[in-house]
Amino acid sequence: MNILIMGLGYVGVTTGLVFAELGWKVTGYDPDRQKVESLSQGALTFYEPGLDTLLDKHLAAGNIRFTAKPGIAIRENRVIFLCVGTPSNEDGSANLQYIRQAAENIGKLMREYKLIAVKSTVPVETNQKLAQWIQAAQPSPVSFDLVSNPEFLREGSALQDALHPDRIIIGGHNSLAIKQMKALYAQLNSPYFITEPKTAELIKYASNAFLATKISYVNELARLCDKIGVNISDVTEGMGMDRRIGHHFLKAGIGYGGSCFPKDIHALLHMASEYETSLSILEQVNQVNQTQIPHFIGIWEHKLSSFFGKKVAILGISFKPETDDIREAPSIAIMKTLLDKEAELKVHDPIAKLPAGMQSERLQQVNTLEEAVYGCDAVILCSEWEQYRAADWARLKTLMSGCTVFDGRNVLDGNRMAELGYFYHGTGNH
Ligand SMILES: NC(=O)c1ccc[n+]([C@@H]2O[C@H](COP(=O)([O-])OP(=O)(O)OC[C@H]3O[C@@H](n4cnc5c(N)ncnc54)[C@H](O)[C@@H]3O)[C@@H](O)[C@H]2O)c1
Ligand SMILES: O=c1ccn([C@@H]2O[C@H](COP(=O)(O)OP(=O)(O)O[C@H]3O[C@H](CO)[C@@H](O)[C@H](O)[C@H]3O)[C@@H](O)[C@H]2O)c(=O)[nH]1
Repeated sequence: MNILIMGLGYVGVTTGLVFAELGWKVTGYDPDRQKVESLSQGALTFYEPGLDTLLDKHLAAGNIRFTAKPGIAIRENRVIFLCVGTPSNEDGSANLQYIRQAAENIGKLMREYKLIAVKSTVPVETNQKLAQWIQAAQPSPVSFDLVSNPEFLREGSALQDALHPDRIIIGGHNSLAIKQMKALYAQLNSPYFITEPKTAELIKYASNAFLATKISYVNELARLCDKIGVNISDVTEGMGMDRRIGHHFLKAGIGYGGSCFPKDIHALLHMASEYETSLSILEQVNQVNQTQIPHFIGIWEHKLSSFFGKKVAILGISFKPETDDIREAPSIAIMKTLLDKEAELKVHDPIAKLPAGMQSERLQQVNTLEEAVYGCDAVILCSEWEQYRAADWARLKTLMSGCTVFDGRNVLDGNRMAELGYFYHGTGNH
């Protein structure tokens, strides 16, 4: 079966390369010509470990190609994966304009049967709407099947996650279409959960919301830990030893960011209100996350007396390590607030770049960790890149003017930092 991937972002490119690796012929379509040109020349348009090698390999073998022309791409491929973005509308609901455009393109241009799988994260009942949009765009009726096949990969480990998924969720009504979907993934040896489309759609939101709930729970608990003088990392280590709880997603910090958790939680809350019900726990999860940064800025400001005129090094711009993605990154909100408070910022990230519009005389991105900390009064660590964990903090101290380190991800060893003479503050470790 030939596969068309519509939407060449983090999910689309990873999915396309994984299917090429599994032996299928893949075409990637995106209306963004620059992306298509770059990918066709073997250059990824974002950073994601391991994908560059696979891109070179499958371009050279002719297993994958990229195009900005939907017509031939839709006609030549029997299976279509929708991987377009579903960003937030102003009211928090999911914006389905790209999904709709893709559906209308498919309807307009298909000439024979298609199996269409939705990987984008979409609200319940979107599969139904998609079917209507496709049918309405068809010049004459042609049959197709639609399945929901949500994606669970994480940025920074996208390739490994997509090659070894914990589960493959397929929501569909037609058993033949489900059989074809299973055939596409057969080599992965992952368990399937087959269900109806709206259940599959909800599983995706419910999973992200549950993970975010764990994080906000721990972050709120960390505030209590600060007050009573115990270390949140010790608390979560002890909690996680209970196999019913586990250690995952219990890291306290400055809050969750990225292109998924914030938008998907807003979309799920909006969905609940549309169905005239409420998800009160999730409202609190969102509330805790939104107050994390003001909460910490208040503490840091108190420790430094004021940010006015202070030189601060910001380490890690991306919303998490091993990605260049800065969508909803806590670092951005932190930088904006500190600029309002008239601090002077030097920013470092191993890969991610500050948006051009944000650079100014008081906010500059530098190339090395040494340049970032040179002459600074304080360091704020916003994402836990290994480079920061492994840095020679004894040497860095000799470059700083002050000796304060705010560790927003609890990655440095507080005792060791204190031995080195730092005034060290993690999150929830008093
Ligand atoms: N990023 C993740 O880690 C992740 C993981 C799981 C699920 N998801 C979900 O997958 C979807 C895609 O996320 P992403 O991060 O890859 O998005 P992205 O913004 O990186 O990429 C989306 C791509 O779709 C393209 N596009 C827009 N309209 C199109 C159209 N009509 N036809 C074809 N392509 C079109 C855009 O040009 C862009 O290249 C979202 O719904 C997201 O919630 C994302
Ligand atoms: O214990 C933890 C774990 C994560 N985070 C933060 O949570 C955010 C999200 O992290 P992560 O889930 O690792 O990254 P994403 O790439 O956003 O992946 C999430 O969102 C994707 C898009 O829907 C899903 O596919 C994934 O399963 C889901 O983990 C980041 O800001 C992390 O710093 C914490 O603060 N504490």
